[in-house]
Amino acid sequence: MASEKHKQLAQYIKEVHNNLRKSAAKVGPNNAWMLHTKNEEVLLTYAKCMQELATTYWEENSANESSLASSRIEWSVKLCTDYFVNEEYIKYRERDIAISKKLYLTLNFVDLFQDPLVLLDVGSCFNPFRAYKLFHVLAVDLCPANDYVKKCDILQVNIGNETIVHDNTVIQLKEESFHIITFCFLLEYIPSSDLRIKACENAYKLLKPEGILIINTPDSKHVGANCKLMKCWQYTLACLGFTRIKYEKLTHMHCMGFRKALHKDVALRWATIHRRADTDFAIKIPQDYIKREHKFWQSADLKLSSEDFKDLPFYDL
Ligand SMILES: C[S@@+](CC[C@H](N)C(=O)[O-])C[C@H]1O[C@@H](n2cnc3c(N)ncnc32)[C@H](O)[C@@H]1O
Repeated sequence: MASEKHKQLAQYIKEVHNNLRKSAAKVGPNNAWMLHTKNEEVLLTYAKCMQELATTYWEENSANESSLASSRIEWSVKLCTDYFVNEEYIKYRERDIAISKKLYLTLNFVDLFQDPLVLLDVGSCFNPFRAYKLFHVLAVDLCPANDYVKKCDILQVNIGNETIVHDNTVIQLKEESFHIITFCFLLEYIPSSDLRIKACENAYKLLKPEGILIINTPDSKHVGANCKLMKCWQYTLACLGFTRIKYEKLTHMHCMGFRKALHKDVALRWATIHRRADTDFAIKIPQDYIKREHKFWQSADLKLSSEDFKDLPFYDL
């Protein structure tokens, strides 16, 4: 049973998400985003609420298998351990090489996996990966909740030949310099599919070849409920040059690992083969369909219910 304080924090988070979506519907996603990123008071209150919610209330329930507290972070750490430390990447590399041969692609790569693994945590809020010695973490957020996190908007950041941080603000990020990029509960915050795609495009530029992008997104429904949307995510990421290496639906979220293929065409080949008539180039979330007519909204297996996201701070349908 949630306490009053827990409910208040969750309510504030929901309101910020809701207001941003309303603003995007009114003035367009790009304008809404610009206005939102300038609203420092709201961003700071959000950061404090989110930190308290995640570190106090979600942690309290971390013994529960289905809790949000540690599962999103632990899932990511396990994936990185399997992929880098237990060298699962080798089997994906071999697969990429085999497909490249079929496509007559020339590959140019060097083995870049050495300790420490450099992890960019985007939308980090309070730096939940700091506890893990496996990583050298650069934690960034629109509005950091503490000094372990640098200020940066992944949608507007410069990408160049070196990383420049000044006064706890990221001025530029170095291209192809990260082994891992995490989007933990990030994409659904961003108010449109195009902007979410832009965040993924920037992740592609920042990752080393064979690096991984980890995406967690909340959803309390059963695995099939939003599977058409998730197929579109996979297709869209494949068009950008990523191949999916792991997918799991946990009780309250989808967890996904994508690998930056050795050549964009390798991932694109998957997208071309697996595209179906209802597969869109889009990264949409159920909230995008509220009060709108659309084929997804009308389809029997994608109906939204007010029970979606019930136990999450994103429950605002
Ligand atoms: C729901 S919180 C998730 C916090 C943390 N990753 C976790 O899993 O507990 C989403 C965070 O993403 C940040 N964020 C949203 N859009 C962003 C962007 N374009 N660039 C950087 N951070 C962003 C927000 O400020 C917020 O702190």
